[in-house]
Amino acid sequence: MQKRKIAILGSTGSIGTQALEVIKANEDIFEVEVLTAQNNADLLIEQSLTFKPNCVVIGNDDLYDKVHSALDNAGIKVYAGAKALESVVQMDSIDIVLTSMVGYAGLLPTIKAIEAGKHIALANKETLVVAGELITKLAEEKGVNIYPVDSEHSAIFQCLVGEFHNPIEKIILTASGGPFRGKKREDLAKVTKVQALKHPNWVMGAKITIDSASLMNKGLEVIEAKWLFGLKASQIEVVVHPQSIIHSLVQFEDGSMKAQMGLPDMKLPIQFALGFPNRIKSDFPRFDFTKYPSLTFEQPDTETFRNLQLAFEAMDKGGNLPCIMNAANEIAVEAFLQDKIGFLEMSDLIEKCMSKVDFIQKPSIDDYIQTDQATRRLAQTLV
Ligand SMILES: NC(=O)C1=CN([C@@H]2O[C@H](COP(=O)(O)OP(=O)(O)OC[C@H]3O[C@@H](n4cnc5c(N)ncnc54)[C@H](OP(=O)(O)O)[C@@H]3O)[C@@H](O)[C@H]2O)C=CC1
Ligand SMILES: CC(=O)[C@@H](O)[C@H](O)COP(=O)(O)O
Ligand SMILES: [Mn+2]
Repeated sequence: MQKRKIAILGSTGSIGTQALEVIKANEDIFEVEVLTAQNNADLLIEQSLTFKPNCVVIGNDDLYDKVHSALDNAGIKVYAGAKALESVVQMDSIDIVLTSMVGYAGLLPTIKAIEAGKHIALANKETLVVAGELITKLAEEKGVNIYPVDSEHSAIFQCLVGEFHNPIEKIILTASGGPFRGKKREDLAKVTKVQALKHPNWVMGAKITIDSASLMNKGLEVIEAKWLFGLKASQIEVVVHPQSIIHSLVQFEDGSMKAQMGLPDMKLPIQFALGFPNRIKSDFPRFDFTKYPSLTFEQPDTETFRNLQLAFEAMDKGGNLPCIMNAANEIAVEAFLQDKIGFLEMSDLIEKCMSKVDFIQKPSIDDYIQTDQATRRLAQTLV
């Protein structure tokens, strides 16, 4: 069987490095064709010398010379800058593009990859939040599959295998509740980034970890689910499940519910997306019921954690509002991580941007780009 040739966008991050572990353990099935990073030149060089991709991209142009001089002798082509990312994803030799970079930066390379007919293993949820309608339409036109990597969406996808002809009544996305579950607004006023960066169950990049603490991650995932599975808002529920063992559930029209469960470990959803439709034998740690005598569930507190409510509003109104929300959130998270604003001020900033940036009901790709830029400009004045 021919090996699947993978392009990993964001290979130096949490998802990217775990994807390389999966590939290393399955070298008879997968091959690395492209690796990319933004600033971490040292790790990109190390990964490239190990996995010998055809080419790499370093986003930060200033690091081109360093990466080029380290990889030239190994015969690995090196490119730099955001535009290079948009070109390399179109290479004939790529079978699947794993979008594991963080934030809005995922949008344009994903569009280019789909235009070139590449299947997508999608970790970068922001792409579907910003432009879900455009992306899913384009993928359909080009016959491209979008395999979810996000654990909840992978869970739903796994529940749907063999059921694609059966309508979904609703899905239930599970949320850990993050490190501040059970806290009230007065408790949250003074929480620090160090506290917010301690996720109870998952080790992830900084941005998604803050999103989990503020429940924005669940808001982004609600919108991501709408587009991946073609759902209405009324078909998407969120339940807090602090143990993160049940990764999400689907309820069908006969009332039956299917759930996918396992220990919190992203290697499984990454492997499932890259290997679909095959389940590849693994040595990932197995779940033991006796070690988890109670799996618990509760309602999310959207009065305290307003971001989840804001995301439902953005999804309901549609147009460029999710794009506005996403850009404002990226600026808010960055400002919180730089100690420029407090934890609760993140929602204030997002809400202000959502009410002030011009609404567009049917945005084009240029409208999304303009909306993202305009929102970032406004948000910067609020930090
Ligand atoms: N981590 C997880 O378990 C999960 C993550 N996701 C999603 O996957 C995506 C990646 O998350 P995660 O791996 O945690 O993030 P990380 O911050 O750990 O990694 C981000 C990666 O993207 C690169 N990058 C950063 N900025 C840019 C840019 N402007 N252009 C191109 N590349 C860039 C980074 O390069 P460099 O290292 O050089 O800075 C790094 O390789 C996010 O969208 C997240 O929501 C979804 C589910 C689970
Ligand atoms: C691993 C993963 O998919 C993350 O998105 C995770 O779900 C974050 O957990 P919570 O947002 O539920 O805290
Ligand atoms: Mn998730």
